[in-house]
Amino acid sequence: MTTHKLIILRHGESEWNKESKFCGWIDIPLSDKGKHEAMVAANLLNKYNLKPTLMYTSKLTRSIQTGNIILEKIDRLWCDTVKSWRLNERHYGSFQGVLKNVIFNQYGKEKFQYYRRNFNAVPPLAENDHCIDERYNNVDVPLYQLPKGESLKMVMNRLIPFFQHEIINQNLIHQNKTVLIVTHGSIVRSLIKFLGHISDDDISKINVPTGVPLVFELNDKGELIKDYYYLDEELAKKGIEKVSNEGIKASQKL
Ligand SMILES: O=C(O)[C@@H](CO)OP(=O)(O)O
Repeated sequence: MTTHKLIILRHGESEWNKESKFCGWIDIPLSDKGKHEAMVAANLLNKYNLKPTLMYTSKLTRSIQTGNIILEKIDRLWCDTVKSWRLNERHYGSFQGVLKNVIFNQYGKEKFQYYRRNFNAVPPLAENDHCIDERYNNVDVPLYQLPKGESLKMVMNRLIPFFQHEIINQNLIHQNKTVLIVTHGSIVRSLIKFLGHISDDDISKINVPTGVPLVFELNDKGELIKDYYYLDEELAKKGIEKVSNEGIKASQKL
């Protein structure tokens, strides 16, 4: 039986990760540190001889930039690429653009964590659709069906059928492509939950660092044959801690 390696990556640090603002579907570019993280990720792919032949990104600049930096650095700019809104970050509704510590202070620690990490928590919906622009004109759903605020459960509903059918079955397994997915924190958490059969409660404890590649080894049925792993566990550990503390430390200093 063949082992299919799927490489998944959260984009490098964005300008709003740096400022600790909720970002969601707002199109914010990488910070300088984020660009550097993408280079480090590329070096890790080289080190472990991982050679993507197909890259997926979201429709958002921070994921596309990260992917392009990686492909250039590993001399594979020729790689086929697909951009899909289904790989966009969770839509954070009216929290988008607001500092995390402002929401923390408004709702308190428990509710803040609930909104960030509970599987079913839907943030207050966005009142306008200012992050929807022409990039979404020809997507596979009418514009009015695009989200205005999502729980992780809603993210999985728009993501998993596409992931399973197109990425796993068609490309990774039937065409035996080496797939790199460059996407966002909530998408990586959704894929960890789906592939690892993680419960709704347990997924709330999982955070994903920026810019550290994860590898999932799957069999011909698309099942995990061992636990997923980060290509640099130490780096991942530091990044995970940073993400889990976002909004909290700054608020406690206020
Ligand atoms: O702002 C966001 O869109 C996400 C990811 O950066 O934040 P969080 O980790 O709080 O879900």
